[in-house]
Amino acid sequence: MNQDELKAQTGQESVKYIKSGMTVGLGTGSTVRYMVDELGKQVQAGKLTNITGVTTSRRTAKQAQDLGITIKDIDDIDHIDLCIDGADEVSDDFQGIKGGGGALLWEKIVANASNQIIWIVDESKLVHKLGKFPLPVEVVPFGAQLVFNRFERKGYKPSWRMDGDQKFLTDEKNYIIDLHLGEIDHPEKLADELIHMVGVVETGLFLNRVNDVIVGTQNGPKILHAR
Ligand SMILES: O=C(CO)[C@H](O)[C@H](O)COP(=O)(O)O
Repeated sequence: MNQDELKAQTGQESVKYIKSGMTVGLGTGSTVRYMVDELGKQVQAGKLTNITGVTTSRRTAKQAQDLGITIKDIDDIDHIDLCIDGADEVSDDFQGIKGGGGALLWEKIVANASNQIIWIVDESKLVHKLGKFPLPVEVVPFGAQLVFNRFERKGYKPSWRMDGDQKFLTDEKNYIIDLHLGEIDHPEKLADELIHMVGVVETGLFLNRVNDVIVGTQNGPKILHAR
């Protein structure tokens, strides 16, 4: 199976954890796309009823609505039963980097409101330590170059997330700076440092959050219980 087939496998498998009546956080990315497609099929077939989706990006909202899944604004719900999202890296101790698709801020807000979180990844995303994947940091545009320069001085090897020849804009119209750290020895310390820098809105470090990870492998989907 190629990587795309592994993504499809894990995305489809994750829908088994959705039960009728649930409010479900719908993540963002190519793996989640398969999950939302499968959820849409089951909703259309009447196998899953009374499903409400809360999405982590405008992209996912459009896909879900086109498939006939009811979508509510996060401010109109009081909790999310289950959030299913992708990840860019998952370490041995179940810490994660997310935001490769640029949706980290809404993803973290939706995750925060969720009773249970499942990440769906293909096996290439499992790492010993986080950091090979560039760490996305969402920053407000005003003074963003100053934040970038500060990252540079700290040796964090920043690069601007681009969309063609323009800076990439998130759903909140912010920029993303990717930090090429190599290996992150102390993710909690780093998350704390970054979030306290003026101009930083959110980081792609998702720490102590995920309950289960569904991994697409050549031998079929494997579930890893984190907490
Ligand atoms: O965090 C994300 C988007 O902001 C995605 O979940 C992450 O980038 C994984 O994406 P994919 O399933 O396409 O590999």
